[in-house]
Amino acid sequence: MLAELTANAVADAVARREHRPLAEVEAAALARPAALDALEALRPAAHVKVIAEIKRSSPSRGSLATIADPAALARSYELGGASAISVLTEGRKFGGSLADLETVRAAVALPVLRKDFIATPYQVLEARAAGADLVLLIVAALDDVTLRELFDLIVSLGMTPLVETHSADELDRAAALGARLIGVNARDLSSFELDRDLFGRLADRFPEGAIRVAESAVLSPADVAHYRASGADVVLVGEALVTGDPIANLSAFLAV
Ligand SMILES: O=C(O)c1ccccc1NCC(=O)[C@H](O)[C@H](O)COP(=O)(O)O
Repeated sequence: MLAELTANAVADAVARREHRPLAEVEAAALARPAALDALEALRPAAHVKVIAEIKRSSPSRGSLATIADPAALARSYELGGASAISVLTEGRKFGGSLADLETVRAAVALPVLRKDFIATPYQVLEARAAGADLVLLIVAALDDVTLRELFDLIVSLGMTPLVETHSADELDRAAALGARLIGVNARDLSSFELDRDLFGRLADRFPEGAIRVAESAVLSPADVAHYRASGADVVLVGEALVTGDPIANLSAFLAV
């Protein structure tokens, strides 16, 4: 599934490139105001921080929420105390788009993450051109050479890579990159199985000074407390926020 999602995302980017050549996207990326400092926004604190996600649907859960006005949802997230906003820009399975990202960028003052299946420099340039401050890199989807190339490009454009892992080996590959923002996704992106204890089993393996992000499977304050007790600085939450009251849920999560 992960390989298919990535291949489709790359194919869609190749199709966009037909209409918007790389040089044009690069010029738009370089013309953007500087990216916001996501490492500062997500710096470990006395309380857990939340990256709140704009997510309409997913392969594992199907349709979750219509989200006709992503800007309004993003403003609710900002009001509710989120530290950053994740925008799923994949269109086929998640119902997202780069237009969503641009809309959210214009609506809030928080760092914005492009959450997609990124495997080419063109997609990274698109992210910056749309106003992203962070870009997701999924270690399981990339070989080491591509991972290094994309990581360095993201950093050179002033953005922050969020490097996502799902095993000890992937965490070591993230550490070898020099990643300072590392996620452990509880969701196996091939089988969709959820393992909330994976973060705790890997917590000791994070490199010194890295910000630790627990991704997926937060449905209640108890889930946030579980991740926090296991060492998470940040939780990334989608489903619970798009299907419930975002402000009330955020405030309950931040009170943990
Ligand atoms: O959510 C899925 O079904 C999914 C399937 C395959 C690849 C990625 C997928 N989701 C991306 C994410 O990692 C989550 O959207 C994110 O961590 C939030 O998860 P949740 O709070 O459980 O919605």
